[in-house]
Amino acid sequence: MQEQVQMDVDPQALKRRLEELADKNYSIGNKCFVFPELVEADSVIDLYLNRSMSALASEPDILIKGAFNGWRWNHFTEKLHRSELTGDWWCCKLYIPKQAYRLDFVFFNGDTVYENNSYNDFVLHIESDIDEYSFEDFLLEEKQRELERLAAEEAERERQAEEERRKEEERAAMEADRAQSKAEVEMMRNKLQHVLGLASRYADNLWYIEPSTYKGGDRVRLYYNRSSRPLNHKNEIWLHGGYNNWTDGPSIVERLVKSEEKDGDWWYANVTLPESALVLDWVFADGSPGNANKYDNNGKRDFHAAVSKSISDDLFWVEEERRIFERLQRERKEKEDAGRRKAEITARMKAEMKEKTMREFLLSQKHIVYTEPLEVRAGTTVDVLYNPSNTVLNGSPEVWFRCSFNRWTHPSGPLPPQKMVNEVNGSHLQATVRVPLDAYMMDFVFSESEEGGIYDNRDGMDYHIPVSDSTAKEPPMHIVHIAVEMAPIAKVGGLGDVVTSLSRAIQDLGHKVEVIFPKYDCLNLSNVKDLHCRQSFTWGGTEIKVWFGKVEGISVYFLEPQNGMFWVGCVYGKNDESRFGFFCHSALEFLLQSGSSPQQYVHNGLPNGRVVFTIHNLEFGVHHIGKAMAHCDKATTVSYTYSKEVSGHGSIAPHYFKFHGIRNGIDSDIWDPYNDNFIPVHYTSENVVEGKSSAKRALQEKLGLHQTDSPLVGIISRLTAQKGIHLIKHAIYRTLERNGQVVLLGSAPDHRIQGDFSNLAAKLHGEFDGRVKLCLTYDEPLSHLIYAGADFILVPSIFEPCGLTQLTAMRYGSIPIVRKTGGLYDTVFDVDDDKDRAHEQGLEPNGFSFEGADSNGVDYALDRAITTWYDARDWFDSLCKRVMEQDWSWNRPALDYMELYHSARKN
Ligand SMILES: Nc1ncnc2c1ncn2[C@@H]1O[C@H](COP(=O)(O)OP(=O)(O)O[C@H]2O[C@H](CO)[C@@H](O)[C@H](O)[C@H]2O)[C@@H](O)[C@H]1O
Repeated sequence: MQEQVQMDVDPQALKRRLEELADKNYSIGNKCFVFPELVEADSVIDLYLNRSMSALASEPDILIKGAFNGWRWNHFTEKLHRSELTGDWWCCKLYIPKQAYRLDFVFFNGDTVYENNSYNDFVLHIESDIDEYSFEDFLLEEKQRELERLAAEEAERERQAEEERRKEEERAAMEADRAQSKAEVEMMRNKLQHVLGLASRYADNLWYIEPSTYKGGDRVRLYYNRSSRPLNHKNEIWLHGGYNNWTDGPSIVERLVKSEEKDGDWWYANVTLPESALVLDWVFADGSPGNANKYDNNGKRDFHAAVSKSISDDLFWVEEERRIFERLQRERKEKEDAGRRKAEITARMKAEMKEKTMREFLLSQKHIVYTEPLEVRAGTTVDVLYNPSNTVLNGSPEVWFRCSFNRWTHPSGPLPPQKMVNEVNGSHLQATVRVPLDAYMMDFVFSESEEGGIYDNRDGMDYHIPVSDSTAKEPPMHIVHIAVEMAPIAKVGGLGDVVTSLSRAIQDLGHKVEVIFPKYDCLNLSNVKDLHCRQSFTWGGTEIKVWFGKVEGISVYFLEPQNGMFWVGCVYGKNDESRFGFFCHSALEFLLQSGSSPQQYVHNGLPNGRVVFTIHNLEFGVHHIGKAMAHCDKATTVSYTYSKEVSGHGSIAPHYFKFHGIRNGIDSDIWDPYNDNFIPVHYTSENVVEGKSSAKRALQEKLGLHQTDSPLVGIISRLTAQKGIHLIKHAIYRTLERNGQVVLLGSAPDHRIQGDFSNLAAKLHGEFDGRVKLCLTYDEPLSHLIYAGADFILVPSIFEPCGLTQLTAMRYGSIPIVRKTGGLYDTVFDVDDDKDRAHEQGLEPNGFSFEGADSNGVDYALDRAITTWYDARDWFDSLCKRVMEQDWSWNRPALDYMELYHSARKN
């Protein structure tokens, strides 16, 4: 060892060795060599090229161009210099990084002449802990680090911009506070001027102060002559006082005592004058505040005593302004802090709900397939456990597991099929998979043999399990909704809610979502941000202007045909079939012209788009629905049960194979009792009883109902035959019979129905005054207060594709009472009858429901609901808490939509 070190540092010895090496290589025809000969990672080497042996023999400049690990990493170019060795040897030093296992290089003259080892390039093996496979991981990690670095930089930029914004806001707020304190002082000054005009230092034979000169901060004695005043015969005399024209309200309260020394009917109290008092204000009374009946308020003018100032007038007002400014600042800070705390709590609750729902999602297929561990992380190994007995592979002697990643797009391709083995101590079949670091999704299907044969591919959807901590991100999908209702700019019913909230949910998952919408003249434009006209195109014999704006954070393109098609003052009701037919075509035309690609337009040369068509209600637009069903790639409707109910319909049956039911969700930001400005007390499931009872009181007060603690049934609905009008009417009477209260909010597009309800309202308001209120309008704020203030929300629909009101009810801790149809059946589980069905969904029962579309049916559910309210209030309260904790947002259905979009793309 000793010898070696000495040799290394001895320049002569080193030179000799290099000369030997050069000779050796020259003699065997090697154009280049390195020193040391054994190249180790994380070391520096010398690399030599014999110029005259190379293709660069006559070149003045020699450069090396190289990279590591098969030209994959750390590309470099270096200049060589002529070495001191004998012969035409050129040399440079190179650092070999730690993660290198091979060096690839060529030489060139800095321009186009190359020495590339006869097109094979030069390759040098490096002694290293890294091999081809671990290098893949390293690259991914490096990419991840790079992404993290970029993300951190971006976050820092955002933080700084945010900081700037915050400072700017702070400055503006401070300015506003300053202006306000100035204005307040000005106002006080004026008012005080007036009061000072009234003030004196005594009033003959009525009141005076001892000592006769006093200033702010002094303790003085105030005398009052009771005789001949309104309090003449009263035994108690009190002073209710304040200062500077009652600035802080009645802040001084003293009981007067009778003076033994003074002649006459003199009473007195000792009073400390506030430091900043310019004038003392008071009245006399026969009791303390709240207990007084009789006052002497000096003929409504109050009493005012001028106080000498201890400081100059100007200084006093400067001080006063500072005091007000500080108070405003303090109040603003407190409000901001409270807002921040609240936002944090809201975000935490939202994240917890999402996580819980994700777990449930992963567990929901447990009877068929699940993973161990349940949550799959990139770079780990997981077991996939499969129970074929519930699938098409039931009874198959072998099951083969076929897996890939990132929706079958992972660069390493699908893994080789793996024969599944019996799980140790369990009933499932098992396969083990290593999940790469850059996987964000695990995809698999099962087959009966290695070659394939029968597949279980989940009805063409395949199995997909999200992977966390991936170094790669799912590429965003571009989704365009073509819709004719959108909350809050043009909402008629639930369709409007869904267009907005589904778009927001999918956008939150990282995808690009846009809406194409008619530019109605009745749009609520105050909810459109940055609206501007972008372009126009001609179609269908008219110019169509394209406007762009943001609605609830979603990009919306508004189409405005200049033939006035949407200038009819309403969303529906005027020639709808032809207006909306025109709209659909012009929307597709717009997509075509702007470079996107819906499938109907495939023949026009844009084959990439896929069309998913959603039926929100088969009652409307049947003529177009048939055509849409035929042309779309996938079709959906808004609940599983409704999809079954309409399966036999003429426009659906032929296309049933591509028809799916995905239930709607509600937007948990828009409907949030913890952040709702239309209700008096904000609440979560933790204080649901308190929150709801104050909302109930506010609702009763607003609608003129008795402020009694009675069961309150709410109904919020478009009034159409679909919604079970006769059942609604029956339920109103039944609830009143049982001493409950009823609030109905609804309006009817049909004038006869609207008229009918107006008559009913007049009759009920007369007969059951203070116990029932029918509000026959559309009123969004009132709907919030009803969701919060009602005990029950009744939805007795004859059919219901999904229904949102029962979901919103639960978000506000109200108990749904529904008819078992469509989406109502899928989301409400009767506390008595549906325990098992609820448990299969991983839920607890959450409401009351009934089957028949007659009064007996309604009574069956309504009676049990009201009885529970009267007889088991604690249990009822716990039910309110329970329904609030269920997740009826888009968390789950948004994932189902994404699955569907992906499967449409595979077509
Ligand atoms: N007078 C009033 N004032 C204020 N707000 C009122 C109101 N009347 C109704 N609303 C609101 O309108 C919405 C109604 O939505 P629903 O989904 O329950 O029924 P709708 O039949 O309109 O929707 C159709 O489309 C949706 C969306 O797919 C399906 O859920 C449903 O089954 C289908 O019939 C709720 O947000 C409700 O609060």
